[in-house]
Amino acid sequence: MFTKHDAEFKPKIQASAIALGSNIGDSLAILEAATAELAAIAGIQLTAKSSWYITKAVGPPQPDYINGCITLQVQMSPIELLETLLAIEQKFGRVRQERWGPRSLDLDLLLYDDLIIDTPTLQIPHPRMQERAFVLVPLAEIAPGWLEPISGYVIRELVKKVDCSDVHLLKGS
Ligand SMILES: Nc1ncnc2c1ncn2[C@@H]1O[C@H](COP(=O)(O)OP(=O)(O)OP(=O)(O)O)[C@@H](O)[C@H]1O
Ligand SMILES: Nc1nc2c(c(=O)[nH]1)N=C(CO)CN2
Repeated sequence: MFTKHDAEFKPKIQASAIALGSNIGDSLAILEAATAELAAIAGIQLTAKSSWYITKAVGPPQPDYINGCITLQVQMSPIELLETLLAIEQKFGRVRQERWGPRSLDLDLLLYDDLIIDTPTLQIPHPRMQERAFVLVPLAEIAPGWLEPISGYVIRELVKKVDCSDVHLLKGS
């Protein structure tokens, strides 16, 4: 019998938040297509989509990113959701070169209801989301009241703690 805190736990419907990023290729088209692809998967419902933002790369020097966040209702386990995200990254030509290096598509599983999971292959909440303005700004746009279970702060509070000067709304997105 799985408990709620097992990565294989299959819930009825759980809320999840995903961060999207791209800085290689036609990033806007890739991000829109990846969002549509996710929304079309059985067991996944898109519940909100942020604007797109142009963001200065954090980490090794590389092109600016386009970032955004979406929220989903999912009927799959955290592990299945991660595998789904990794499969879509591959489909959009994600070649795993250097960590934090440039990529055509990055899909990060930020939150899964109030779950806290820490295994070698899956950490939820995403371990670096609290320090990332390129995640917190779009997430605050669509889920300001979501409680991040490790810090105990909601997203609208977390975004006030980081420097957002390198995150700019992509007009018309
Ligand atoms: N919450 C999560 N969301 C996405 N990937 C995760 C998560 N937890 C663990 N992983 C694992 O992290 C591995 C490395 O991911 P990736 O290479 O995309 O890191 P990155 O995006 O460059 O850096 P970061 O993890 O800081 O965003 C993935 O293969 C995946 O198995
Ligand atoms: N601005 C920005 N910087 C990054 C990003 C990203 O999505 N946006 N992703 C990274 C690896 O996950 C590393 N650095």
